[in-house]
Amino acid sequence: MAQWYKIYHHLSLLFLLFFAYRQIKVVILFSKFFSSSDPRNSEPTENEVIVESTLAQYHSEAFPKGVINCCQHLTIKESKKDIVVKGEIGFPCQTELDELSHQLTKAINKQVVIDLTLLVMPIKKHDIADVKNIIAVASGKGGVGKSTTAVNLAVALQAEGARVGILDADIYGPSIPLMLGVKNEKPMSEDGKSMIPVNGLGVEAMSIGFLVPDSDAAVWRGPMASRAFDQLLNETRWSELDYLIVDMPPGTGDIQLTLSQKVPVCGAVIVTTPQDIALADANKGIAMFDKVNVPILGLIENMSYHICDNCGHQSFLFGEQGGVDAAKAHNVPLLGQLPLSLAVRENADQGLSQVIENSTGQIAQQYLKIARNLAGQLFLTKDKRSPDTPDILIKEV
Ligand SMILES: Nc1ncnc2c1ncn2[C@@H]1O[C@H](COP(=O)(O)OP(=O)(O)OP(=O)(O)O)[C@@H](O)[C@H]1O
Repeated sequence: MAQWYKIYHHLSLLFLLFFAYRQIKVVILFSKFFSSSDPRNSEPTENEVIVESTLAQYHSEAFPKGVINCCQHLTIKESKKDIVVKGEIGFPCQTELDELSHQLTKAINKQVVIDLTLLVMPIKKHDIADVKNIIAVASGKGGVGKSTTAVNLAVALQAEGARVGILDADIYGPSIPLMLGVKNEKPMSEDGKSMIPVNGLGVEAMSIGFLVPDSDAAVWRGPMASRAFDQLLNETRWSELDYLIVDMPPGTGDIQLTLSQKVPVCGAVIVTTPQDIALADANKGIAMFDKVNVPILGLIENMSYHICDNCGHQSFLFGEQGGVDAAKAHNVPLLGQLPLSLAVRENADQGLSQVIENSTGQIAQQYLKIARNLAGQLFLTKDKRSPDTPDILIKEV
């Protein structure tokens, strides 16, 4: 009997221990759940609500649908010192975000920091290593300022936070080395097979102008020029670029058509002046990209107006509104208008850029706006994370 009692006693002790262990586990689980809960589960502060609704309602050319719609993993947290907005953004727009945080800081009277990490996604699959997106800058007509615009656009995209390269596709008249101030540099090679691009104004660059004297390339026949371009395109070792800008040769002939098929661009930008003759050629450029199914991201009107240094009078040397009308007619965005300016011309000749030389000036601000509009347009129309991408709802029937 005593033996049975002992067994019974041990069993009930074991049961009690097991029960206690289960209870402890449940308590641990609960405490874990609560300690890992999102601090935002608590009510947002008044200031956090103001910041959130301002970001949601803010509209500009680059943000036609508000800032929040273009962000992922957004958190807004107020501390004693400041209000910090964190998360990811899909296109470069740092200067606009800085201005927005400045305005919010003034309105709320407390430091607002908008600290969004840029994450550009590749739009189109291709074989060019370490390049996310390739954008062609083209013009139907020579001399409208395509290369000048391409260089300033590359510098502006970089100032907005992106990693940028520029490929000079104009084998017969390369001007990128001069405009980036690296005319006498040569690309290096570590393996004897690929070339490391030259860095000018903070932008990685590759051009036939680095490899042979201009006079040599100018007399090359078509196949030779084409082989040289293939080499530049496929044998350059870019370093993790968000955007590679391709400065296309002017015109809409066979060379340009072949290039626009050969380069895996995710979109093209057309540079034009407001002059009728340039616009007629810009139309041809748009038609050429349509033919090869390359989307037009927008039009840039260069030399739109001139402001007199002495009296400040604005004159429209090449006509008025031409680019605006052409953009409307083709249903493409007008990304921006640039003045005919002595500073732009002098900078181009000296390998400088207004975006760096006078970053708060009117011309730099125009280039920065065009850069944001361009990258924003690519994000809005082609990125899976865009608010314009329809949500697919799968319903059981
Ligand atoms: N907004 C501007 N204001 C003043 N000068 C400009 C402007 N844009 C370009 N230029 C000048 O116009 C000339 C032609 O510019 P650029 O070489 O960029 O044109 P392009 O269209 O690329 O020409 P190409 O047909 O030779 O490729 C250059 O001297 C350049 O400095």
